[in-house]
Amino acid sequence: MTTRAPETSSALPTELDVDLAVIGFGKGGKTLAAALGRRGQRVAMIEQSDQMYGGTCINIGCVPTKALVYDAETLSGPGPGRYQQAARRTADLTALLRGKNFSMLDTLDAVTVITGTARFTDPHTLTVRAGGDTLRVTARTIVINTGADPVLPSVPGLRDSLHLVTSTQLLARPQRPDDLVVIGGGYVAVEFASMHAAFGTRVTLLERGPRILRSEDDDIAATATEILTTAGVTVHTSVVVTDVKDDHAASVVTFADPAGVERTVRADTVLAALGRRPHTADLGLDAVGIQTDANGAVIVDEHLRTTQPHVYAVGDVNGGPQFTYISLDDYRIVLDDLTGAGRRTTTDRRAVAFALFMTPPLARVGLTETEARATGRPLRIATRNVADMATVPRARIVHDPRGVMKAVVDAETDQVLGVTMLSHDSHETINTVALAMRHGITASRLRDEIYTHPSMTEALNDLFANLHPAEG
Ligand SMILES: Cc1cc2nc3c(=O)[nH]c(=O)nc-3n(C[C@H](O)[C@H](O)[C@H](O)COP(=O)(O)OP(=O)(O)OC[C@H]3O[C@@H](n4cnc5c(N)ncnc54)[C@H](O)[C@@H]3O)c2cc1C
Ligand SMILES: NC(=O)c1ccc[n+]([C@@H]2O[C@H](COP(=O)([O-])OP(=O)(O)OC[C@H]3O[C@@H](n4cnc5c(N)ncnc54)[C@H](O)[C@@H]3O)[C@@H](O)[C@H]2O)c1
Repeated sequence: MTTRAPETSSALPTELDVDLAVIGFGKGGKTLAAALGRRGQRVAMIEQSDQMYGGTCINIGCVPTKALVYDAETLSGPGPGRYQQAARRTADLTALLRGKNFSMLDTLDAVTVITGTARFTDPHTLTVRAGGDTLRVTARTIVINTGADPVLPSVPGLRDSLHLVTSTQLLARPQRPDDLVVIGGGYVAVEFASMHAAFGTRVTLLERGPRILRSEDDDIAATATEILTTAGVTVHTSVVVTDVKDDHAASVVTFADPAGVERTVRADTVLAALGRRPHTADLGLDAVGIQTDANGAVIVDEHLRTTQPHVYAVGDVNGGPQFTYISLDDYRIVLDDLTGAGRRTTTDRRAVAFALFMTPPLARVGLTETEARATGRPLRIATRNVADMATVPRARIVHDPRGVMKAVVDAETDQVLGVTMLSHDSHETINTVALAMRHGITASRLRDEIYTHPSMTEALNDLFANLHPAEG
C-alpha cells in the first residue's frame, strides 16, 4: 500500500514500473485494479482529482442525482430549505463513498493510487503530472478509463454566460435555482428538470428535436412530457436556441419556436445537458498509435483492446453506452482477456436495460415499437396506462398511478422483443423482464408467472395478457 500524490512527492521516486496502469478511477478500471491487486499484481491507479476517487458515478453522476431525486420525492417542507437539506445529505453521501472507494484500492499492498493527470509518452509509458511534479509510470498493460465530458454547443453567448452550468457544477451548489433553463431533452435534462421542479424551481426545458427522449416511441415521450408539464416544467420541443445574454443576476435565453418565432426565457441558471463526449483529447493517444473516432472515442475491438493490443479502453471513453453498469461489464471482459479464456466480448450483451430517473422513472429493455416494426416481423403489442391496471394496486398505494407500460412481442415465436415502463419502481421491475429476455422466457410465461402482491412486477400479468396484433 503506497499512495503517491506527485504534488507532495518530492521525496518519493520519480519512476514506477507496474503490471497494470489504469488511467481514471471509473467503475471498470477501479474494479479491475482491485481484482488484479488482490491477486498480487503491481497496479497503479492514476486519478487526476482527489475529489473524483470512485469516478463520475459516485461523485458527480448516478449517486448524487438519484439521492436528490429521492429527497425531492420524499422530504417535506418549503422547496429552498428542502433542497439545502438534500444537497448537504448528498455531499455527505458522496464524501463517504469517495473515501470508501479510495480505501478499497489504497489498502491493497500491490496497488498504488497516484493523484495526477496521465498522458502517454510511448505505448508502455505514462507521464503523470500534478503541479510541478512528474512521475513516469511504465506498465505491461494499460487501461484507459477516463470517462466523458459535457458537450457545450457554440450558441452565441452560451459559453461565456456566468449563469451557464454543467450537471457537475449544478450538483456542487448548495442552493437550488429559482428559475432554471435546461437545454437538452435526454437523460440529464429530464432528470434535472423533474427533480428541480419537485423542489419548487421554475423549470423551462428546450429540446431541439421534435420530442424529448428521442430514443423512445412518440406515445411514451408524450406521456413523459405530460408528467413533466403537470409537475410544473415548461417543455418546448423543435426549438433552436440562438442566443444567451447575461442581464445582471439572470440570463436571457433566446430561441426560435417551431413556427420560427423568436422567444425568450429568463433564468438565474442555464443547464447545458447536451450529451457527453469521450475524454481523450489530452491523453497523447495519436502519437502512440491509439486511434480514436470522429467523436473522440477510443476505437476498440470486442475484447476492448485498442489499436495497441496491450492497451484497453473501458467505460464511456470507448464510445459504448454511457452507463455505470456497462463500464462494470467492460471490466469483466478485460479481466477475462487478461486472466481467463478471453471468450467474453461486447457481442455477448443482450437485453441490457436502462432507467431514467424522472418521477416516476422510465425504464426500457429491448426494442421500442418503432424499432420492432422496422424489423418487418409480425408483432403483438400491449399498451396499458398504469391508472387502468386495476390488478396493480401498488401504484395507488404509493400515490403514483401515473404512466404507461408497453410490451412488443414477436407474434410467431412469442419472444419478447421489448418492454418500456414509465411507472413507479420501473427501474427495478425492468430487471425481471431483462432477465427473462436474456434467458428466452416467452411472453406467455411472463403473463402466467406468480409475482408478489402488491408489487409493480405483477403488472407483467396484466401487460402480457393484453397483447393484440399490431395494426398498420
Ligand atoms: C449527472 C449524471 C447522472 C448519471 N446517472 C447515471 C445513472 O443513474 N445510472 C448509470 O448507470 N449511469 C449514470 N450516468 C452515467 C455514468 O455516470 C457513467 O456512464 C459512468 O460513471 C462512466 O464511468 P467510466 O468508467 O467511464 O469512468 P468515470 O467514472 O467517468 O471516471 C473517469 C475518471 O477519469 C479521470 N481522468 C480523466 N482524464 C484523466 C487523466 N488524464 N489522468 C487521470 N485521470 C483522469 C476523471 O477525473 C474521472 O474520475 C450519469 C452521468 C451523469 C453525468
Ligand atoms: N439514469 C441514467 O442512467 C443516466 C442519467 C444521466 C446521464 N446518463 C448518461 O449520460 C449520457 C449523457 O446524458 P445527456 O442528457 O447529456 O445526453 P443525451 O444524449 O441523453 O441527450 C442530449 C439531448 O440534447 C439534445 N440536444 C443536443 N443539442 C441540442 C441543442 N443545441 N439544443 C437543444 N437540444 C439539444 C438532443 O436532442 C438530446 O435530446 C446519457 O446518454 C446517459 O448514457 C445516464
